[in-house]
Amino acid sequence: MTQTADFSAHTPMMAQYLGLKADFPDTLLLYRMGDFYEVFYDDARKCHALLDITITTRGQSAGQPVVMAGVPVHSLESYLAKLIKLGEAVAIAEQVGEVGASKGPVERKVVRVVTPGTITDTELLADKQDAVLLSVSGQGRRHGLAWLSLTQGEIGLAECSDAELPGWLARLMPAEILVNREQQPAGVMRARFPVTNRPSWQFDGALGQRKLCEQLGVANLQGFNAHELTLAHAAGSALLAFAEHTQGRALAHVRSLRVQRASDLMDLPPATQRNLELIQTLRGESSPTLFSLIDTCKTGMGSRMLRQWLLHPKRERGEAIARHNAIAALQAEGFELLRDALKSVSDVERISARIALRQVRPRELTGIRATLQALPQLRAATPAALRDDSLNPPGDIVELLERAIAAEPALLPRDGGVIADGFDADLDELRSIQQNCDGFLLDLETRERARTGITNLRVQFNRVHGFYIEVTQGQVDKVPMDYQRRQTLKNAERYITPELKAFEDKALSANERALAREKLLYEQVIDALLTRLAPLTALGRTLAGLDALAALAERAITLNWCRPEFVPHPCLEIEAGRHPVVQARLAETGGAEFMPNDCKLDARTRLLVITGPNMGGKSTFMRQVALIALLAAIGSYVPATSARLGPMDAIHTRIGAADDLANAQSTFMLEMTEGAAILHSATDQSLVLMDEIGRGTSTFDGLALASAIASHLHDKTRAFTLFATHYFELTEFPAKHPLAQNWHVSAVESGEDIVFLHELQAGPASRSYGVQVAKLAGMPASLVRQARATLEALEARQNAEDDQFDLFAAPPAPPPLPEPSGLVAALDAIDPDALSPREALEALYKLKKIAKA
Ligand SMILES: Nc1ncnc2c1ncn2[C@@H]1O[C@H](COP(=O)(O)OP(=O)(O)OP(=O)(O)O)[C@@H](O)[C@H]1O
Repeated sequence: MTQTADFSAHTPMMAQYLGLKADFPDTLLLYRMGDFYEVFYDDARKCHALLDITITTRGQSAGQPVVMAGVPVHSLESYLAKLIKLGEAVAIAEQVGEVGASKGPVERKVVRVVTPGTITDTELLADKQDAVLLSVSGQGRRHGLAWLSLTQGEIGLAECSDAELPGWLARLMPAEILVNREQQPAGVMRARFPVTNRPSWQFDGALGQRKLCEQLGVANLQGFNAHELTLAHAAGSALLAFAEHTQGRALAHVRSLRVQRASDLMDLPPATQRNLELIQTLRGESSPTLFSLIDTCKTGMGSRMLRQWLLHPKRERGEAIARHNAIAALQAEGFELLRDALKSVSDVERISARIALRQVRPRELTGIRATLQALPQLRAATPAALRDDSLNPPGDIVELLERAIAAEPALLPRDGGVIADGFDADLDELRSIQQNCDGFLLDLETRERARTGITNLRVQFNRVHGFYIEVTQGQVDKVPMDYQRRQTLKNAERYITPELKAFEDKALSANERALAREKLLYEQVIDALLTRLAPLTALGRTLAGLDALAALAERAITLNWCRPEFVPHPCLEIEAGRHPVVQARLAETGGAEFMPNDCKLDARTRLLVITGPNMGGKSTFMRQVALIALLAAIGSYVPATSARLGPMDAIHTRIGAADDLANAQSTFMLEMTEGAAILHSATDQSLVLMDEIGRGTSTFDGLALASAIASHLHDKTRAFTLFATHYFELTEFPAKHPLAQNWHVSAVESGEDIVFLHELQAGPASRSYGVQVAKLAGMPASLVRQARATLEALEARQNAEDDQFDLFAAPPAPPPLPEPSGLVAALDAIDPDALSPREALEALYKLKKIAKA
C-alpha cells in the first residue's frame, strides 16, 4: 500500500519521481524525460552496474546531489531485454500530461511494469517458449497453483502436495513465481526460478474465486470443475492481481480456464525430463534434444504448442489417438502445401493477446492482415478432417484491417503514417494540407508576383520565422498595404500577409493534429478488434495445432516412424525401436548405423536386468524405450517398426550421477534420494529406468542396495522396470523372480580389443570389458596391462572363495516375541470392570506376590 511520504524538501521533479518510486520500492523505475528514460539514486547505481551505463549527478534535491543515469527512448527495448534476462522487474513512467498544461513537472504515470513472467513484447519473448507466470499459495504441505502466459490467455489451476511440487515446476518451467511474502513455500524457494514476493492478503481463496469468475465472465467455477480448489483460488487471486498490476489494465483476452490434475497427466518428474534430455541436454543446451529433433514447426506458435504437448502427456489416450489420426490424414493428403502456407503465418496468438492489452504495434496488425488474407489457401491445403470453423474467422476483421491500416505502416503509431488514406476524411484533409503545401506556396508566389509586379518576389519557409514573402530592398516601394513586416535583412525585407498567416497556422498544426487523429483512430481500430478477440484467439490456437501436427507428420515420414497402438492391458512391446536423437546424431556425423532393438514387457515380464560392457548401449536402449512411450503418449508416431502400449501413468528415471553440488548433495545421496522417490511413487503402470543404481558407494553396499531395490520393484511395485547394472551378481535375479528376465548388449572381443554390436540379446552378459573400454579411451598401455593383471588376480580369488550366498533370500524374520511373564499373564487375566473393590485389593496382593517370586 502506498504510504504518503513528505517529499516537500525536494525539487518538484524529484518529489514527483519519489512519489512514483514509493509504489515500486523493489522495481527499477524508468522515468521518462523527453528523449530519455532516467533512473535515479540507487536505481541509477544498479543500472550502472547491470547495464554498464554512465552515471552522473545533476543538481541537487533536498540538499543532496541527484545521482542519475539514462537510456535513450529508442533503445528501451534492448535495455529491457537485458534487465529482464537478469531477473529484474522494471516499471516505466511515461509523461501523460500536456507539456505546460500546469505548473510544475508534466504529469507522469507508471503505465507498464515489465517482469520476467509478464513480458508481452514480441522482441523480449523467446519465439518458441511461453513466459509462464506462476503463483503458488501454500497451507502446510499442500499447495495451490495458478498460472498464466499473458500472451496465450488461458489460466491453469492445480493443487498438489509438497512432494509433487518439483514435478509441477519442471513441467511449467515458469519465468517467474509469485509467493506469499509471509509464507514462502520451501519447495519453490529451493528451485531455481525467479521469485517475486507478494503481500499476504492477495493470496485469498474467496477473493480469488470472485476474481476468477469475473475474469471468465461466469457466475461460478463449477462449469470448469474448479469450484473446490480453494488453495488454487488463493493462488489465482494473487496471479490476476499481479498480471493486471503489471499491464496497468484488465486482461480482456484471458477467457478460459483449465484445471489440471496430476492424476490426468503422465508423471514426468524433473529427473526424467533431465535424463531423457527432452528440452535441454544434460549440459544445459537446447540441442540436440528430443524437442529440437521433433520441432520442425514453421511458426513460434506451433513450436510452443508442441513443447506444451511434450511436457504434458496425458494418461488418457483419446487426445493422442486423435493426433495419430490427424498425422495419418496429413500423410495421406500431403502436408507440404500446408507447411508452405504456415511459413508466412504471423504469430496470431501473441498478437491477439497484444491487441487485448492494447500494446499491439501497426506491423503486427499488418501481419495478422496478411495471415487472414492467406487463409483461403491455407484452408485449402488442410485435410478436410482437420478443418474447423476457427479457420473461417469473421470477414469484417480483415476488411477493417485492409481499410484502416496502411500497406506499410510506420513502426509506432506516434510516428504517423499508420492509418491508410481514405479511411478517415478528417485525417485525409489534414494530410492533404501537408502534402499540398508546396503547391499552395508556388501558387501564392505566382499570384503575388502578378498582383505586385515584383518579379523576383519569393514565398519561403524557415523553421525559426515560419512562412514569409521576401522582397529585395530595391522593390520594397511596390509592397501593398496588407503586407506586414516580419524581418529586415541587409538586402531584403520579409513580410507576412493575412492569407499566408492563415495558411501557416493550418499547416503547422495540421501535422500535429494529423498525428493526434491517427492515434485516436488507431485506438478505435483496437476497440473494434477487441470485439473480435475470441475468433482471433481461436484461429491462433488452431494454426498452432496444425503446425505442430504437420511437424509431427513430417518427422514421421522423414525419420521413418510408425503409428503406435494403444491397448488396455499391461504391455510395452516395441519392435526395432531406435533412440531418435542418437540415431540422428550418428546419421549426421556419418558414423555407424544405429542398431534397432526390440523390447517386450507385459504382465508376465515386468523387469529386465540389462548387462553388458560400458559403451555397449544400455543407457541408450533404456532411454529409447522411455522416449517411444512418451512420443506415443503425446500423439506422435514413434521411432520403431511397431509399438504396442498399455496404460502408463509415469516415467521414472534414475540415470547417471551428476553431483548436485548446489544443493550440497553427494552423488550417492542424490542417487538414493531419487531412488527413494521412485520407489514411493511408482505403480504397476509406471515405466522405471534404473541405470547402475548403487554404484556411488562401496561394492557390497551398492550390490546389496541394488538387489533390494530390484526386489522391491519386482515384488511390490511391479512397475515395468529396465534395470541396467554392472553387478554380475544381479544376473542371478531372474532365476528367483518369475517376472524378471536377463538381457545384455552384445560385444565381441577381437584380440585385446572390443567391438560393440549394440544389439540386445536374451541372457546375461558374459563379462564387462571395462579394461578394454579404458584402453579404447586412451589410458596408457602400462596402466591397462596392470589393470588386466589385477583383474585376473581378483577373478581367480573370487572363484576360489566361491561361497555363493543368496543375495535375494527373504530378509531374516524378526526375532519371535518372548513368552509372556507370569506377571503379564496374571495382569492379562484381570478384567478391572468386573472386580469389586475388595476383589481388586486381593488381585493387587496377588500380583505383588508373583512379582516377588
Ligand atoms: N543401438 C545402437 N546403435 C548404434 N550405436 C549405439 C547404439 N546404442 C548405443 N550406441 C552408441 O554407443 C554409445 C554408448 O552407449 P550407452 O551410453 O548407451 O552405453 P552404456 O552401455 O550405457 O555405457 P555405460 O555402461 O558406460 O554407461 C552411444 O553414445 C552411441 O553412440
